Amino acid sequence: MTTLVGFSSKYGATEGIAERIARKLREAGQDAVARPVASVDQVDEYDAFVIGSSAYMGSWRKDATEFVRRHQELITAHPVWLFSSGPLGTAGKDAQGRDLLKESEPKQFEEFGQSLQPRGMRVFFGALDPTVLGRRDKLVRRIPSGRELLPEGDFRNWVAIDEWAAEIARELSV
Ligand SMILES: Cc1cc2nc3c(=O)[nH]c(=O)nc-3n(C[C@H](O)[C@H](O)[C@H](O)COP(=O)(O)O)c2cc1C
Repeated sequence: MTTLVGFSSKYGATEGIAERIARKLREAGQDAVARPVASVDQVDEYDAFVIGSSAYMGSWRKDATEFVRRHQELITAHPVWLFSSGPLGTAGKDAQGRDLLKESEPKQFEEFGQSLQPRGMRVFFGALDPTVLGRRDKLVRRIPSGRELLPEGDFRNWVAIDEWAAEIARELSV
């Protein structure tokens, strides 16, 4: 039984999360590989799916969304989990006092929550290195409050990620 941890990552933060989940699954005795969704063509080689993308402007990246839609029938025939990497900073709440992880759910969680009936959907804090951003992303950080909403740093919560991977490994082993 092989689990695909399929990801879409623009600057590497989500790739790091996907690699970590795959490693934790392997350490727990599962066969698991992390691959960019764009490079996966033999979807029927896998028996379980953990699919994740970073969020930009409230949305998953296009290749992750299209991958799930394209392979929906096959994916739903197997155990599936979804994750998103996004919110930056150390605050657990946004300016209005709302749970930041909940507020950062990409719009695809609503669609895929219905269509895939995943066993779990999680948002993890992400990472941002302003020196590697493309021109348009740099411009977004220049708009008023852009820098405040998108602070520089690596906020990935490895404890939360490891715990989630351990939960998935437990479910896969029963
Ligand atoms: C221009 C821009 C827009 C972003 N928009 C969002 C967003 O809407 N929601 C969110 O949670 N994170 C947002 N982020 C943060 C990224 O999702 C975060 O940095 C993520 O970890 C990047 O992962 P990647 O390197 O795998 O692409 C944004 C970042 C940038 C630079």
